[in-house]
Amino acid sequence: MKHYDLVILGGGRASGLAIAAAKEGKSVALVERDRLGGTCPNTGCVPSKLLIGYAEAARRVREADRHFIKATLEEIDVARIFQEVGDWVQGVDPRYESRMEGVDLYRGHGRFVSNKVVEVNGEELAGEVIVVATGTKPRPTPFADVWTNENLFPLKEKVPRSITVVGGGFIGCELANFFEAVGIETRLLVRGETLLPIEDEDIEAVFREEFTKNVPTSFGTTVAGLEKNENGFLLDLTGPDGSTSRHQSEQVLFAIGRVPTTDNLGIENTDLQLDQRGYLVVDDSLRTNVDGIYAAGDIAGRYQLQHVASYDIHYLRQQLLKGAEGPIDYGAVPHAVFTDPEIAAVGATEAELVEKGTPFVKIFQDWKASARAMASRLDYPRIKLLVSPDDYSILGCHLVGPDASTVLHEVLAIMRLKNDVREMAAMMYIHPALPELLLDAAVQAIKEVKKYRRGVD
Ligand SMILES: Cc1cc2nc3c(=O)[nH]c(=O)nc-3n(C[C@H](O)[C@H](O)[C@H](O)COP(=O)(O)OP(=O)(O)OC[C@H]3O[C@@H](n4cnc5c(N)ncnc54)[C@H](O)[C@@H]3O)c2cc1C
Ligand SMILES: NC(=O)c1ccc[n+]([C@@H]2O[C@H](COP(=O)([O-])OP(=O)(O)OC[C@H]3O[C@@H](n4cnc5c(N)ncnc54)[C@H](O)[C@@H]3O)[C@@H](O)[C@H]2O)c1
Repeated sequence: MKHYDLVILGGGRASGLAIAAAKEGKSVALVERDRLGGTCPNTGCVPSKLLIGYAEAARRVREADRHFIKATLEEIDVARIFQEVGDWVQGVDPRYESRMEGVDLYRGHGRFVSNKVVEVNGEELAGEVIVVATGTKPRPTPFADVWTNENLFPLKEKVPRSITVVGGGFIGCELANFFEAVGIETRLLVRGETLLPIEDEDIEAVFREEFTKNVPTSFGTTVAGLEKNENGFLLDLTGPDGSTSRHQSEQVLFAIGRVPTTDNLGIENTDLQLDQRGYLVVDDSLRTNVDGIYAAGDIAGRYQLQHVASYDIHYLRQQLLKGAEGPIDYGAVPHAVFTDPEIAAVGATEAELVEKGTPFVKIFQDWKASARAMASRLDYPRIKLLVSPDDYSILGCHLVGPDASTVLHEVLAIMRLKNDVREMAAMMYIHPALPELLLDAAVQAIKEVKKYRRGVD
């Protein structure tokens, strides 16, 4: 048996911890059964965002008439797009491996054989500290041979003429948006009546109206059956009123959520505790219930976001390598959906505040305080700002419109440094840059707080 200071299961975000620990002189084993880098650069964030660039370019041409420009889109070389993005993905694993100096890399499936020992390819590795970072994987699909993000990327298969995307969450919306934009006949199937279940209701309503102008979407629809034929797939669909229909499509992509990768991890050989959904239970220092075993990233069951997984790993670097102490402080965790339109959000939704009985004032308005926003000639962009009338702190900020994820960063900085909407109103803005939309919303929110307080007094 080999003994290590640190054994890491899963070479996604946690590969950074392995490299850092080796640089600090620790003996480190990293166990990865698939591609180093994990979901984000191989089958997740990065390839799906590289695709968005092509979608945006295609839409700019198609929508040029909004600015009184006559433009014709002649051809999109989607095969070239697939190849470029696919080639980038193929390079991920070697790039990560080249950084593994001083790390013992084990390529294979890792399993606990006890609280302190992991087995890989028949070899046993004992770890003083063990970090589990095995991530999530697509929820198993009810049908064989369909795409999920895992077999879609690295985009090696031929470009389909048509595609059906199942699931109206992050992945379904982002990928359906790309396929439609580059001219693949696309249909999105959603079993509920809304898209993006975690978004604020008002923002989702704006999003749904705009998104479905481009992407044909069937709500209240489920796939009752699926048959493979010479033209791809024949789907039996059940509609909202129980009606049935058939739909032919060359490819089908399922994006119906993700499940924890704790199966076949040998959990039964340990005292590790899983929650009801199968995620590892951790405390506010990412410690599991077993001394010396930590969990980080998706597998810790709190968020499924790259920036949270990276934050976890940074935290563990400080704790395990630099002797830092204290709980992890996520502060306000933001997210964005890279679609057309784009959404970015941080903090609570209005419905969450109502449910908790938290007092708030709200601003829900367009972006026209910014001349740069007006220049886009789009009417739909909106901001919802939710502010505490007690201390002017920002409770939530939700944006739908171009570059929403970039604009939101000012709000993130304010919330992190001194969470007070008056700071957002007091700072100087470049005129007439897009973030000026935040200045106007902040000024309006301060007025609402004053009104609220007069009402209470
Ligand atoms: C299509 C898609 C798009 C996304 N886009 C975004 C985005 O735009 N922004 C964002 O913030 N997040 C996005 N995410 C989420 C993001 O990818 C994840 O939150 C992040 O990758 C989690 O990192 P992780 O290290 O916890 O897990 P992972 O990156 O999944 O890494 C886990 C690793 O563990 C390995 N592994 C699992 N079990 C074992 C085992 N038993 N033995 C050995 N190795 C094992 C796996 O092979 C994998 O390499 C997206 C996800 C998907 C699927
Ligand atoms: N931009 C980003 O940050 C980004 C992008 C992609 C993914 N992600 C992360 O990855 C996670 C997974 O993405 P996702 O889109 O797979 O999950 P999701 O949870 O966002 O959405 C899944 C959708 O599928 C539906 N669904 C579930 N089971 C179904 C079934 N049997 N039939 C039809 N519909 C069904 C759900 O109602 C939901 O609308 C996200 O929650 C997110 O955290 C983030």
